[in-house]
Amino acid sequence: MTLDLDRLQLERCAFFLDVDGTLIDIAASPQEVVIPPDLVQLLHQLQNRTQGALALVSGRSVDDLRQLLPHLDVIIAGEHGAEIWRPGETPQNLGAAPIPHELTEALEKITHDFDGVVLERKPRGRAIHFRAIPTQEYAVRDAVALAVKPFAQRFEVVPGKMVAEVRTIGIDKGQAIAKLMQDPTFKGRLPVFAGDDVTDEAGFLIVRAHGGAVIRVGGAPRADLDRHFETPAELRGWLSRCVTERAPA
Ligand SMILES: O=P(O)(O)OC[C@H]1O[C@H](O[C@H]2O[C@H](CO)[C@@H](O)[C@H](O)[C@H]2O)[C@H](O)[C@@H](O)[C@@H]1O
Repeated sequence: MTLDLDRLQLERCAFFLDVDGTLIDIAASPQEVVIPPDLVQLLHQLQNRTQGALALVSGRSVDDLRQLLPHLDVIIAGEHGAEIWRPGETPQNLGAAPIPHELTEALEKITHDFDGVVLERKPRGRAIHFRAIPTQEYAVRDAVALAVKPFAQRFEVVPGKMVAEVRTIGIDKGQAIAKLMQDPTFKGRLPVFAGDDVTDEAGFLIVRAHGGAVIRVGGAPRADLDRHFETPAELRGWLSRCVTERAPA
C-alpha cells in the first residue's frame, strides 16, 4: 500500500535525501554539478519543520558534501552510510574497513587501461567513473570486478550511474538510515526517503520496514513507489510546497 504524500504532517516525519540525481542534476563529472541557488535554504526550512529530522544520505563522502554545500548544517550519512556526520562533531565510521593500498593500485591500473576512466578516492571507499566512455561500461565493470576479487572477503562492488562503487561489505544506506532512526531526533517518526539509483534500494527497504514512504526520482514509475518524480527540480518543487503550504495549524 502506498502513502498519500500530500497528507504528510512534516512535524511527524523524518526525511532522508539522496543527493546526486535526486536533489541535484547529474553532471559530466562529480565536480561539475550545479547546486541550485535555493537548495540550502530549502533544506534548512525542511530541517526546521521536522525539528532536525533531516539527513542527506549520499554516496559522496561527508567532506565532499560539506565542500559542495558549505553553508548547510544538516546530518550527513556519507559514502553510502559508511560514515555519519552530525554538525559540530567528527564523522563516525559505521564499520568501513581501510582500503588496502593494493586494491587502490589495482583500480588505478584501470584508469591507465581505459582512457576516460577516473578513480575517485574517498576516505572510506573508491568510485570508478566511466561516464566519459559509456560504450565501455561492461568492460570497465568487468575490470573492476576482477580487481576487487582478491579482496572479496571485505569489499564489494556496487553499480551506480556510470560508476562502479567499491565499499566495505555490510555498508549500505539502509543500515545508516536504521541507525539514524534510533536517534532521539528521528525515533518514532515516519521516514521518507528520496533516491534515484540502485544504491538507494537498501534505503527503500529499511524505510518500508518502518512503514515509511519511498520516493524515486527518474527511471520508470513503479507500483511500489509512493511517489515518482521525473527530475530533481520536480522533487525540490514538491519539498518546497511541503514546507511553505503545509504550515502547522
Ligand atoms: O548517493 P548519491 O548522493 O546519489 O551519490 C552517488 C555518487 O554520486 C557522484 O557520482 C555520480 O554523480 C556525478 C555528478 O552528477 C556523475 O558525474 C557520476 O557519473 C555519478 O556516478 C559521486 O561522485 C559518487 O562518489 C557518489 O557515490
